[in-house]
Amino acid sequence: MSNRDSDVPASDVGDTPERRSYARDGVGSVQGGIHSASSTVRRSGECRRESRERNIAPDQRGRFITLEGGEGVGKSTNLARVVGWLEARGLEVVKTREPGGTPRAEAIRRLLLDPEEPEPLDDDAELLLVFAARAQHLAQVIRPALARGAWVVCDRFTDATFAYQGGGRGIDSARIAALETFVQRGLSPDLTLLLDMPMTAAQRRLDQRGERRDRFEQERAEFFESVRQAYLARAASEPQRFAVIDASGSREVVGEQIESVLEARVATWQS
Ligand SMILES: Nc1ncnc2c1ncn2[C@@H]1O[C@H](COP(=O)(O)OP(=O)(O)O)[C@@H](O)[C@H]1O
Ligand SMILES: Cc1cn([C@H]2C[C@H](O)[C@@H](COP(=O)(O)OP(=O)(O)O)O2)c(=O)[nH]c1=O
Repeated sequence: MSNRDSDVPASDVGDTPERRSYARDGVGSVQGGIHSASSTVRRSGECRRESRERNIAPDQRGRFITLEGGEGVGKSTNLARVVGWLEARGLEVVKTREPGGTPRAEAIRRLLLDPEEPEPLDDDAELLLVFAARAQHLAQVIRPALARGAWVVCDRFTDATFAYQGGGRGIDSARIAALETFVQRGLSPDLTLLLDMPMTAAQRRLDQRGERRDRFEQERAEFFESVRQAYLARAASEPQRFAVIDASGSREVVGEQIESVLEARVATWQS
């Protein structure tokens, strides 16, 4: 994702269609532009009702797919490909991102990414802000979408917290896991595509992208190496959920790898 939404209004963000759609709606947006912020962001009563309706038949429930990886590995690029692949199969898809995905969560995102604020951000405060944004996103966008049978495709989720706040900042993973349980109440992604490549090569892509770097993107090389290793360790510990994609190839080669994972996983879910 881009860094420049750290300090400008969400409505001014974005140079690619996928970036613009997060910014335009300020929420997870349904591809095709049918749902606006007003139709996607729910009142709390409505959310309560929908959460009661969550026990729908397994074959009717929406699936939750996340894309993960370090900076510049191609998450935004491939998110569009995943969404296109699902839509071509007639599925309703909600495309969204973290931190963010609703107007209030996007406001928290700006607090987290702002590279100009001179006051240091305490590591624990950073962790809590990430989960505050996630609680809002789950309540307003993710849970309602899954409940009505839509598929949710999200650019980063809690694995990013284990990688960045855990691996990068050094926060004990047990503390992160406690917040995960508190906020997610058992909900976790059905499939996580981890885009992996050496950080030096990903940094070159970011240099070519030529945007101002956000608070995380300004970190040192060791930070990104720790993030990468934490992601790989999580993938190794949950091989059923994760698919690790070699993200160093061309756009076409990476996209084809992702589509073959989708073919295999979606076939299992629908059988
Ligand atoms: N497979 C690839 N090969 C070369 N460049 C790529 C590839 N995938 C994405 N890019 C480019 O690299 C930059 C970072 O990609 P992006 O999708 O924004 O990554 P992320 O969302 O993970 O930060 C963009 O300029 C994008 O066009
Ligand atoms: C979701 C999440 C993101 N982050 C960080 C990672 C990213 O540097 C930043 C913004 O995410 P994003 O815009 O997706 O990054 P990218 O530059 O790779 O496209 O937020 C965390 O530290 N913890 C989290 O839980």
